[in-house]
Amino acid sequence: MPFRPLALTVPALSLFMTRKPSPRAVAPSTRAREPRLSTPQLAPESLGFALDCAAQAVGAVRLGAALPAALGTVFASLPEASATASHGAVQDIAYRTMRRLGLAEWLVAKLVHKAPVPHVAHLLACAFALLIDDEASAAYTPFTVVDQAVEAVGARREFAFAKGLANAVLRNFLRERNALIAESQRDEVARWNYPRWWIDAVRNAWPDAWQDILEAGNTQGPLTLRVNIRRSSVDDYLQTLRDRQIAATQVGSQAVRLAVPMPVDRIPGFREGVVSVQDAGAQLAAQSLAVRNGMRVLDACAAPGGKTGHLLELADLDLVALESDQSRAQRIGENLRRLGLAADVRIGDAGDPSAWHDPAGPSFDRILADVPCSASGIVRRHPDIRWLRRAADIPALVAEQRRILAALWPLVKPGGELLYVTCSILPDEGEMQALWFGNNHQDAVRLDAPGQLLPAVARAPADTSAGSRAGWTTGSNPDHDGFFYARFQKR
Ligand SMILES: C[S@@+](CC[C@H](N)C(=O)[O-])C[C@H]1O[C@@H](n2cnc3c(N)ncnc32)[C@H](O)[C@@H]1O
Repeated sequence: MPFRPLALTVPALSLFMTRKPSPRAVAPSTRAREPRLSTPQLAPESLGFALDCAAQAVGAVRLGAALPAALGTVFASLPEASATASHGAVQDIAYRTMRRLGLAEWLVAKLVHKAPVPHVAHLLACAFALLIDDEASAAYTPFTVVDQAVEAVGARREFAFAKGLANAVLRNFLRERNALIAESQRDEVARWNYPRWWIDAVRNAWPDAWQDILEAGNTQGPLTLRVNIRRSSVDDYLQTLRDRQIAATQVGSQAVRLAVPMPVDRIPGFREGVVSVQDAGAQLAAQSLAVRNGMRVLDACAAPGGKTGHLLELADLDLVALESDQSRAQRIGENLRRLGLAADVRIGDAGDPSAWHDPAGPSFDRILADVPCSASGIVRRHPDIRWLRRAADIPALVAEQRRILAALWPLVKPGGELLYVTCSILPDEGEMQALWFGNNHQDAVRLDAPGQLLPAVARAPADTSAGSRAGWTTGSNPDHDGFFYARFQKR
């Protein structure tokens, strides 16, 4: 049967339509408010229940919340037993939907004549995210997804009348799947599952590799551990894993990638501080600083303390861990306690040292400036970031990074070093910042550093005549998230 836009066959649709359709504008306005929802009549262990919860989280992201916080709110609203029963499935669907949201929303706009109310649109998007996978890799059979999504729509009394619509839309998709997917590929947002500005920014920055980079951001990053060399060696830890039939590979001097991800509480030695979870690219930060016993070190943007812990594993340091966000700062202490390590944790603004640093006191041998950034390098682990960021955020972040760098540099001892780090793949936050810093600080000598790491096969742009090539060493490695590293020594 040929595909037809649904409105031709389901006239009752207009009952719950709120606005004009547009294939590119199906996401509800971020200023819109989700109306209070009734309680759904669904079993907590059912796929329908998980779809409903995931749809709430997706809706919150579309209103500007980070996905982990949105999921936290959804789980907190459930009875404990329901939260436990549905936890894994809800997380899986919500994260999967973030990685497929461009296409899923394109399908909602294409197949529903007028944009549905937000919760129903998000439920359909979550169902499409599950249906898009080809059957071999799909988590559920198409029949189950359609059945349960329809149940979920009908389970809240205010949307019950839309059950027929949901059923028809999802079945239309299954009938016309190949043609619809083929058509969607002409729309870049649906094709790549990123906002248009993001696609343009990556294409402009990496004209030879942008597709690989976008593709890599739609995969799940590997689960990589950092072996605490105070407690074990990589070889001994790999043996521990082999003894427990856990397949793993060494992917860095202290980095071990598990073949199959597992919850942290099941990772051997995690609770005892023998290993931490940390991307292999992120592990290069502490290693690049070449710390030695007795050094005074500032970790200037420290929470949750991943790199703080690594620095302290490598040497006995007098370490100040600074963080502007009080609640995030608590996580530094939690992480260090697990590792059996300690730092002087301070709350403050790295851009205003007068509030937390005594100018008459000792300055620092090493400063790690792991500054706030777009996080465009870690989208495979945080797939919601792309839908939360706006193009206008980038210049604001660039200005903030410069403010922090300029304020920290006077705290570096002569002969000491500062490492600038972002988890970004955008040159404005990477090499352009390093060039700006070098040009504006005559007492700064640029040293070797990993430069721009990309989570996919890539080359540096052909023309880097804007400045020194030092540090412009583009690495590419599926074991790395996207990072930028530049290291400066004070004369
Ligand atoms: C990229 S994260 C740091 C990750 C951390 N280094 C790690 O490895 O676990 C950046 C951190 O900087 C904090 N931050 C943002 N602006 C800051 C500022 N002006 N001063 C100090 N910390 C800041 C953020 O709250 C965030 O926790």
